[in-house]
Order: sequence, then C-alpha cells, then structure tokens
Amino acid sequence: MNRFLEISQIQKRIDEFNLGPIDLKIEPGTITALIGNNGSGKSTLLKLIMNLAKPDMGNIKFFNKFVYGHDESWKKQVAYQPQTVIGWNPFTGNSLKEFISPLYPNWNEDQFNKMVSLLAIPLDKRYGKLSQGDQQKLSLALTLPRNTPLMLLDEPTSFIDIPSKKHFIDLVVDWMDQGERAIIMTSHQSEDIMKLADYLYVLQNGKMMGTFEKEELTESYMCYWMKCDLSVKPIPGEVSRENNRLISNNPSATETFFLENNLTYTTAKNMGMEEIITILLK
Ligand SMILES: Nc1ncnc2c1ncn2[C@@H]1O[C@H](COP(=O)(O)OP(=O)(O)OP(=O)(O)O)[C@@H](O)[C@H]1O
Repeated sequence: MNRFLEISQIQKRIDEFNLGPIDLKIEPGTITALIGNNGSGKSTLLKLIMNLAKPDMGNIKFFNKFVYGHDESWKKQVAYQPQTVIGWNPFTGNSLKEFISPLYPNWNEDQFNKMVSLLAIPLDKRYGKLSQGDQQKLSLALTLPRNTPLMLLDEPTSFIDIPSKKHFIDLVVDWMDQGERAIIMTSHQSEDIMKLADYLYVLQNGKMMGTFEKEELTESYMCYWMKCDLSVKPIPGEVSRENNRLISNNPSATETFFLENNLTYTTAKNMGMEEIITILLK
C-alpha cells in the first residue's frame, strides 16, 4: 500500500509532558482527525511531522523519506496550517500570497480567488489587524490552494463564523476530490469531524488511545432505555449505565444478552459524535 506518511514509535518530552510512543499511518484518500483533550499533544504531533520540533525517539517517513534529514525538499509536498502563524502580522493578504504562491508548484490562483470571495477575506489589511476569524480564513485561503498531496490543519475552524464553516467543509470535500490526497486535522468541532473525517486518532495526555474508523465508531455506540432499572452486572458491551439507561459499544452482544435474559428496552438510539468523543476521552 502506498503510504503518504508513516510515524513509528515517536516520543517527545516537553518539561513534564510526555508524548508517545505514537504510531500512525496515513494513506491517500483519507482524512484523519486528531482528537484529544486540551494539552493532549495534538499540535505537538503536527509540529513533529513538520520537523519544527525534534523527537527524542522514533522516526517519521514522508513518501518513504525520513523527515529528520538536511534535505527538506519534501516540505513542498505538505501544506501546514498552524494554530498561530508567526511573522505574518506586518503583511497584507496580498503580499502573503505573493510570498507563498511561488513556493508551491501546484498553487491554484483561481482556487485562492474563489476562497477569498466566498469567505469575504480582506486582502489589503495587515494580517495583524484582522479579526481572529479573518486571520483563520486568510490562513486557510493560503493553505488549500497549495494543492500538496498532504495537508495538516491545526484547528482550522475554531474562530470562523457558521456560514464560513459550512463553506470550509465544502471546500475540503472538493479539495479531496481533486487527486491522490490526504489530510490530518486537529479539531474540537464535532460537525467538522462528523462531516469530514474517515478516521479518528485519539490522544489522551500524550498517549495514543487508538485509531477508529468513523462509520464503525458511530455504528458501534448505542444507548438503551430499559423498561426497568438494571440489576444485572456487567452486561456485555456495557460502557456505562445510569438508572434505566445503558450505553454499549457492542450492540449485538448487548442485545443478545437482553434476549437471553428477558430484559426489554423501550428505546434504542445511536449516539452523536460529541457524546462518543466524550466517552472516549473520559
Ligand atoms: N513550547 C512549549 N513549551 C512548554 N510546553 C509546551 C510547549 N508546547 C507544548 N507544550 C506542552 O505540551 C503539551 C501538549 O500541548 P499541545 O499544544 O500539543 O496540545 P494540544 O492537544 O494541541 O492542545 P489544544 O487542544 O489545547 O490545542 C501541553 O502540556 C503543553 O503545555
């Protein structure tokens, strides 16, 4: 299988914080959402991929090339949108576009203009004078049109307004359709995750909790309201219970057990992404 990115046993210590060991493989045609509580190491992982921080252990291969060498030509193949961009404040959107666009051979000017118009981005104001939302929109408009095989987005929609979030989702879907591409994005926005992600990579306090296929994850969590309070413990698949409400991450095992033990429920409901993430990050 052709792998865009392969992270093997990466570890990084920053003061008291320990990230890893992390293993992650990214294949073309996929969007992976990095999920985790604040401070769990998501941005640090993106910085390690971009060689902006050095790991203490492990390695990262991008298109089968180690990223921790002197040759950084691979960076032309990755578009990285950090949470905070350093050094852009004195420049207007127009000047930033003039600096950035020549660096990327697949830069698409029409796509940039489309994003500027759709997201109503002021190009003649200095970046430092823009609102946080406009800064984020400009940063996106300077990232997607690079049309690199891999895009790394660090909380791309945390400040932008609701209509722009909807445009962002459409733009990303369109971006993915244009070739052999992949995205890794950190996000706390369940709508972005629900609509865009194929995989969820979950981090908890720097530790890797696992990779989950989104559809499987949403299908595997079910909430049951039982006819009466449950006294039997534990029930196969049980994740948690409260009075007559039971959450399972293995509905078929749970329902078989209900049948075998004459336990009846009044309602069964799939759970939303926000509820599932809350359970995963408990
Ligand atoms: N430059 C730094 N100096 C000291 N500590 C740092 C630095 N960068 C990150 N850390 C620490 O590393 C840990 C992980 O931070 P990181 O920003 O990667 O988390 P995150 O999952 O992206 O968080 P958030 O969801 O809040 O953006 C935190 O404990 C943070 O304080």
